[in-house]
Amino acid sequence: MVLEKIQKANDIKKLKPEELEVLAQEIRDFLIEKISVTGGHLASNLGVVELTMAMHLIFDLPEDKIIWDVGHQAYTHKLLTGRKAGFDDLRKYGGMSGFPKRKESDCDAFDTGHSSTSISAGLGYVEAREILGQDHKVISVIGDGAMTGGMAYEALNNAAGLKSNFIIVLNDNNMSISENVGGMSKYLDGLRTASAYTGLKKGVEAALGKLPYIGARVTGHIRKAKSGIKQLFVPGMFFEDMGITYLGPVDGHDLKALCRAFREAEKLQNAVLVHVITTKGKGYLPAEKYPSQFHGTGPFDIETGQAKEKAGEDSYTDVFSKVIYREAKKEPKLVAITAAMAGGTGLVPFSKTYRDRFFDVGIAEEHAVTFAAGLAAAGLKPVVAIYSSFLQRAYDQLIHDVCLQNLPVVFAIDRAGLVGSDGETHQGVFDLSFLSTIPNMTVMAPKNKWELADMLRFAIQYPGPVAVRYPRGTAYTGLEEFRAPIEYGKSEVIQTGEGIVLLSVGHMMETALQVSDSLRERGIQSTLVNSRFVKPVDEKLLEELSKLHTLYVTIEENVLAGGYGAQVLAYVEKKRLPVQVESFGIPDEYVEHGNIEVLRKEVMLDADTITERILSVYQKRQQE
Ligand SMILES: Cc1ncc(C[n+]2csc(CCOP(=O)(O)OP(=O)(O)O)c2C)c(N)n1
Ligand SMILES: CC(=O)[C@@H](O)[C@H](O)COP(=O)(O)O
Ligand SMILES: [Mg+2]
Repeated sequence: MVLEKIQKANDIKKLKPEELEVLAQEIRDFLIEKISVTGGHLASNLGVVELTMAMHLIFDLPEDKIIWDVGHQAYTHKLLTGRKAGFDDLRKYGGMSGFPKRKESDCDAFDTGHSSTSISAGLGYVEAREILGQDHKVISVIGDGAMTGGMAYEALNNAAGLKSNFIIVLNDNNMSISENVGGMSKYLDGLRTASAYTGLKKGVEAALGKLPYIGARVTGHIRKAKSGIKQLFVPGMFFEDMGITYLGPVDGHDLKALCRAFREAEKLQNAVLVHVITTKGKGYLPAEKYPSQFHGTGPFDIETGQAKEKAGEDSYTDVFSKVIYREAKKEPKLVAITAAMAGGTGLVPFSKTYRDRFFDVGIAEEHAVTFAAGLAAAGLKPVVAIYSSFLQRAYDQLIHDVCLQNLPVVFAIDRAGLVGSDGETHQGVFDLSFLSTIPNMTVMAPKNKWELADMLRFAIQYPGPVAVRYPRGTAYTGLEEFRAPIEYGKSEVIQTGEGIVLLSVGHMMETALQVSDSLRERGIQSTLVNSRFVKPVDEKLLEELSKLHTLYVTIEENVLAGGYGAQVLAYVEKKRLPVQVESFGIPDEYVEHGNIEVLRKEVMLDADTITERILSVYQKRQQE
């Protein structure tokens, strides 16, 4: 096997030319086989096999720096830098990350996971190289989807004046996770069409030129006409006019053409964009046919492409999807916004039925939030469906554009809490903290599937900014009988006891119930509260409970700093309530990839660890 010859970076350069084609095929076979077992980002990776090989042939790693945008497409890069064995444990706890990680390899120049950062980071490397008197190459690889993100333009604007080499590879497969959107996507379409036109034209001219007598005259006319058409299709004018050299389009599956383009690009003393056309899912028919489905996939059957894990009960996303769809029927002013995550957030059914009220703004979370503020200011009821970690991008927009004006925007925050295999960059564990600090913001978290539906309906009617946060995965169906109407700022008491109060936030109710059962087995009947609101905290209830309890235990899947527990503690201290507060949440560190249950144990947010710690604190307190 040719792939066996690749043990470390630059080994690819030792291969014979005829081995390279074999290598590309072996890489594809390897990725399909491994990802069919572990799951992962298949389609994007299949599309960049030749592109990655070409970069590894032309550039020297780790001296030269390749920065992958989002980083979900760096699997071939991992293979070519000696990490083949890591694919058995891809995205598992303690195993290889699905994204570039500097701590994993010196060939990973920059950690990524969130979109549209690669040009900024690359430019940082370029300027540092000049200041430090180094002479390596810097290559940022950005997808057409990632090119919808504002940061990419801020960086291009900045890179335009460069007087030294900086290579930006635009990997254009005409797809984001779902279909790409917007003006840049259309513009890139134009560039592709222009090149098709040029190719076609050459063929026609050659054929006409061979005609006896009239051939030369006809081709002359066509050439004149072409100059008119050229006004419409001058390749790369957007970039060229900015001062960034445009090279392309290049066939991203033609290794020789790619190598030629990179050799040209590295000669220039300015920023140069190499426009590479690839096919998402290349070489695996199901992925080519359904690139969105195979963008991020679970284990699947290679023969059929069918998922191995059967669709089970409703996820929280499914619940959101159904509620928003139904509410839109009743409320004509309801509009929905996604930042390139229609599938992941459950907005596809809405988008099909309520086309005029659906907006996919591209990977542009900052814009999505201010756009929603504008819609709300004009009298509509916007619902922004967004992943917790991606909302981090739009913090000033939340404060300055939504909350300062107290505008009625609903934030449906999906993937809140630990998300699992995507790891550090995607864990949604900051939202409770960053949202709770903003005046006018209301923050809710449902304990189960029915409460999510009730909270969403409550939020849609609410006249100010409101966030409902819920996790990835199957919605909890326990505690169906606890369905008292949502009252603003009021928590819900699930069971009463004395001594200890368990104050649970949202989906941590399942864990809190297990803790409560374990305490009961040890003779302690605790009170169990579903917080429902993280902002405002139910202060009245906290006061009341202090009469019969001495220990408040808060449980949340959010960082401890600034979260629900911190707010409960602040109130207890402010009012000098005679209770001790023990808070359970994510410690002050980044949580890596892996199975969610395993991760909970690692961060000591599992029922056993919580119970043991409560018992030790409580017994100590009783002895005092
Ligand atoms: C800030 C942010 N928002 C959303 C995402 C989710 N996301 C990951 S990849 C992707 C599409 C990227 O498309 P493109 O850059 O064209 O890469 P391709 O998968 O097509 O190769 C999206 C929306 C993200 N990673 N970061
Ligand atoms: C790379 C990226 O950001 C997305 O593809 C993300 O992995 C999607 O996560 P979900 O699988 O939770 O939708
Ligand atoms: Mg793309």
